[in-house]
Amino acid sequence: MSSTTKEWTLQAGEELRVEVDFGQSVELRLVSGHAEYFGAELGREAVYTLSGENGAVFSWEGCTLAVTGECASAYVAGETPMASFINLHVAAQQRRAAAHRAAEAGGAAAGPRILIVGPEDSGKTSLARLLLNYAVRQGETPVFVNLDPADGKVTVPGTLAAMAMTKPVDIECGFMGYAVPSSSGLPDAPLVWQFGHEDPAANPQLFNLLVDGAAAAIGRRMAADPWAAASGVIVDTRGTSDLAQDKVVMHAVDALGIDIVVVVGNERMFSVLEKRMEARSAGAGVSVVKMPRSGGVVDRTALYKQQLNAKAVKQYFYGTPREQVASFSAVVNFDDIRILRIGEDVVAPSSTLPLGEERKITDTLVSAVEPDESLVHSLLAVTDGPRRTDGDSMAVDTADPDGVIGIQALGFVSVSKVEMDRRRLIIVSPVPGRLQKQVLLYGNTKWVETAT
Ligand SMILES: Nc1ncnc2c1ncn2[C@@H]1O[C@H](COP(=O)(O)OP(=O)(O)OP(=O)(O)O)[C@@H](O)[C@H]1O
Repeated sequence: MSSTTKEWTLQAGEELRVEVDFGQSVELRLVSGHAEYFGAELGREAVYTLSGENGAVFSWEGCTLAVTGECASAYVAGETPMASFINLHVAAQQRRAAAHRAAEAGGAAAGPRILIVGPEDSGKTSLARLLLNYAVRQGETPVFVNLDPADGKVTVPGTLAAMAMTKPVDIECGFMGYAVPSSSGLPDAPLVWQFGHEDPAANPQLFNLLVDGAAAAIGRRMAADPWAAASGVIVDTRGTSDLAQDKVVMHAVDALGIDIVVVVGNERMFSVLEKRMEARSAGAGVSVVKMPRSGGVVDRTALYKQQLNAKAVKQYFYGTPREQVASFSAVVNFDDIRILRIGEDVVAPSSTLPLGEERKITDTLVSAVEPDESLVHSLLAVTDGPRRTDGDSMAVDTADPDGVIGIQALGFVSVSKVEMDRRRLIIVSPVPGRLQKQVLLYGNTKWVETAT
């Protein structure tokens, strides 16, 4: 089937907004001029393939683009919030320059630590991506922290991640470009924690503990690398509509030493947050700034987000069409592994508890999961947690004797089959080799592998 190619000319300060459905793919090529995709520069004549994606190619100076294939929508917009975004970047860059100078003079290198909040689909991730790309293009190595477990931005949904950015975010596969599982051990491989839910409100106590773990890991990296410390941190969060009730954002601000909170696209949320910051003595030094929501940001349906997550998990296991990853099927005996769950399976969100009632310790209770059919399609985090010695009982008591809370996920496996009669699991793993006496962390997120 022949695909049509259309050329688009962008004037300085314009962007081409494209929506490409799942199952469709569109090729994007920069013919002349300069252009960027969420801050990552397009190479001249390089071909970028987009599928199941909404985004914008922006040009500061004007350019010509060739688009081949079927877009669900494509249009040029002249009104963008890029001037506000670049001002924020310039302010952050000035802070970085000062921090580098301080580090050279033997002082502490404290770069900007920015946390981005806002309603769902307000453009938080896009802004984080843009700021990170601009920083990287100027030679910085900021740390990106993903505190939005709703999507599989970095590995799979249900996780939190921290990664040192040493190259721009990949135009075709986003942050996932850093997460090739077999590259674990490389300096820019992300640190990932299994949270196991898509909403922090499902277990805020555990979420906050994981944020503490991420903060400690970042602190270690920054202590060892003053350049990274001066480059700072950019944190993306889960979309929220009610910051006044939120139990995790303020914790993250404190734990990660945030000094700039950016509220995207919501005046009310901005004013609530400003008041909350003013009310805390520890809030001294935290500035709250607001950024407009871009007119290009797309409101995505729940179904669309499900498809996006399915695409992300598939990419985790099999890579992208450009960079394929081999995944392996393996047999694992029940007795050779230990699957642990942190927190109760079904936990009502705090907001549904009677007024004044606090969540209970069960939120951080560690229990063994006895494999059964319900494990099919589960995404289990492989950890290097303590291995089971022969004769161990599967029973685990409640006080986290194995120290699995806050343990990093080395990678993920997907359960494709449970054979109860043979007491074994069939799993798909992006890393070859046997799982031997290893602790796996259970998560509520499921992935059904499909042919497409
Ligand atoms: N200027 C733009 N033009 C076209 N699409 C855009 C633009 N900015 C963002 N988008 C798209 O809009 C969608 C929502 O943006 P984004 O993911 O940044 O929002 P978010 O607030 O992080 O969402 P969530 O709350 O779900 O995490 C994404 O598909 C993104 O690629």
